[in-house]
Amino acid sequence: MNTEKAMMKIIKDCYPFIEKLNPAQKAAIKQGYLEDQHNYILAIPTASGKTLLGLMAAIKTILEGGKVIYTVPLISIQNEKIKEFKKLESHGITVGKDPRSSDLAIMVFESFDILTRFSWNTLNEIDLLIVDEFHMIGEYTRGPTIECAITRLMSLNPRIRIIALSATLRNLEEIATWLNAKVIQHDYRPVPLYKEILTLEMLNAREKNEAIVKILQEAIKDENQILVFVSTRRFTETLATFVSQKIHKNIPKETREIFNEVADKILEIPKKSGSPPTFTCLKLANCIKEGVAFHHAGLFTRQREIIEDEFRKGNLYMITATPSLMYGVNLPSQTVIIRDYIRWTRQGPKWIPVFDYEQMSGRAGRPQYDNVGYSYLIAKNPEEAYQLEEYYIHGEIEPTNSKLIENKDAVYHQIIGQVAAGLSDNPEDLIEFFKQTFYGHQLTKNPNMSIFDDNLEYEINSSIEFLIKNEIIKPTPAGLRATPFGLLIASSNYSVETSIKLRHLATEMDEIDTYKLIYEICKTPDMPIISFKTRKGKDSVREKLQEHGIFVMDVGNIEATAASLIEWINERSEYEIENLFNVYAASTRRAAYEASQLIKFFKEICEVTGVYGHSQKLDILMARLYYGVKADIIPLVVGVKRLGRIRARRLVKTFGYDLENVSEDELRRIDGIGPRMAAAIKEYTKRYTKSTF
Ligand SMILES: Nc1ncnc2c1ncn2[C@@H]1O[C@H](COP(=O)(O)OP(=O)(O)OP(=O)(O)O)[C@@H](O)[C@H]1O
Repeated sequence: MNTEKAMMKIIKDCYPFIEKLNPAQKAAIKQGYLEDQHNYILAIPTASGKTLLGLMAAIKTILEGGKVIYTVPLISIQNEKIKEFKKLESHGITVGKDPRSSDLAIMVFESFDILTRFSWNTLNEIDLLIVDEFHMIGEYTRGPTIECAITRLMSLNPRIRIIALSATLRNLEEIATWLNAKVIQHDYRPVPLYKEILTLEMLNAREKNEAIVKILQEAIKDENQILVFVSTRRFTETLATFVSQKIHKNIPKETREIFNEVADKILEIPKKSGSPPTFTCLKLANCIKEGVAFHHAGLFTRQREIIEDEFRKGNLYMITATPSLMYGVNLPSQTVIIRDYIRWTRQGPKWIPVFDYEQMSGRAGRPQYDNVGYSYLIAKNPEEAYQLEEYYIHGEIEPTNSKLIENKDAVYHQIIGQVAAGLSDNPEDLIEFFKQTFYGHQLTKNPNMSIFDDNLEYEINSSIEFLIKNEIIKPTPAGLRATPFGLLIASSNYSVETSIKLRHLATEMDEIDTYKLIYEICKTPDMPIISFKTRKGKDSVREKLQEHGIFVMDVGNIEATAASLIEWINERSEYEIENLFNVYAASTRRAAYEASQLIKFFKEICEVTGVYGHSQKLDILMARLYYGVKADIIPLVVGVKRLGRIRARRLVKTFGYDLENVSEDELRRIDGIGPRMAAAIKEYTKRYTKSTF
């Protein structure tokens, strides 16, 4: 059987619900993208089956003895694709994150970028690269990463075929020329989309939130759901609360039972981690009892998954979300409302790009359920309705431009990467590399941008100067080389600004002051913050910092994060932290984890900078942040997997530090310790004498 037939057989087996290919998929196959070895950009609307097209090419390549990398912008998409593609393993295709041990490796952009800099042997084994959400090449943070990784790939290994899966782009031909790719563009959507502008008058509403309630009441009658995009986390919560109060009365009994079950699942999460629910959890559960959920990055990951799964099952009426939901999470809804189309930028309030509007609207219409999808904007009056209609319905999406030169840190990282990898060792080589990027292509090929040509040289030369001045790269008789500090930065994803701040700290700090170091870490741009919910709580943050000799004038989210982490390593729960400082404490664990990784990076910087003597204190601080514990129970939480800080503290409070003579029966009397955990603790005590504490 030829590989195309064998591939189709595998697809049929893994996707039994797909009876026939849709028009976009047929057009792609008809154009021969499976046969020839050319690069391709497949530009098809959201949720219209691009993944399947990528997968078909991947399977065919693997059946022909090749290896494939499938690269995605976000870890959440990576996890989703690995879960979806795992079923291929029943056909002997290994799927995983590591290209060395997988026929089909799913990697995030950053990991793929590092692969192109340091792992050429692995790269040489690859035959096909699939770039999912390729339109993000125009995005400020991740765009330069994938743009430069592809540039390196095309120069290091032009044999590797590239298939880019993209939303529809305005300047597709320009990008295709850079990528040396053929274009398959199709406007097929599995569910036709009606994009409309409604006015408050039409809905007989005084303001937008009231209009949203009316649209929802209609949707409930038709057993449909609504997804509402707003611009901030707080707006998702205030809108969800407002709507849930308005529809409280007209929820049938059996529906309310379903909502209550979903609310219980949400409250189960903090319970499992042994801490009472945070205010945000309680607020979320109360909204869900009325069928309305809010969704934003400040929630626990597990909470977001529950909301997404239950919405897909039809067990929620409505989700209010920030645009982060737009990327990657496959969560369509029959109706999408984009309530906030104004974003606050440094230049003041601006209408969101048409491209973003298209991405959010594209979520309307569920392939398996709806025969039509609706996307609404709500205008205050007919004049605004006319403007919105002109701009969004009849307007064109913006061209996708490279953000490489705008993102200074990306330029630094790429220069360091090129020099560290030995790919460029002089300014001319580096300028040539940047000319090969999409930015360079736009500069040279676009007549009205050629005036910026010397701008590129200026940018690269000034960046090289900056990196030499900061001893990240250095000139040698053999050309530019990365210093040990530069090599450290090149293999990390941390920004150059963070690296320089931490090196300055390493050389300035005589003694390690745990709390001051936490505050310094929180001030670095790579540290995710724990944000205030409202302006309240500032005094308690200021007092907490003062307790540890940190005196600040302005108290912002950075200070709130430092105070929260100080509480965290003193074994406070997210609930206590949230109430003490009035912050979104659900992100405490993630912030604590990232802080522990930054301390690890700081320790490495100390070593390459020749600052010794802090290792043990830094190891202790890393563990305290990672586990959320005081120093005395670090050996216990590290030594007994999954014991956790709550149960470890209970053990020590009950039996003291010496557990050697405590029997398994006595251990099992501790709340939360069953036979397996008791055995694991005994196993651990055999390995450790009491002197460890
Ligand atoms: N021919 C088809 N018939 C029915 N369902 C399909 C078909 N092709 C793909 N699907 C399903 O439609 C859903 C959306 O497909 P897919 O995720 O590939 O779209 P996409 O264009 O990659 O979306 P996104 O832009 O969000 O990445 C998936 O559940 C997929 O399995």
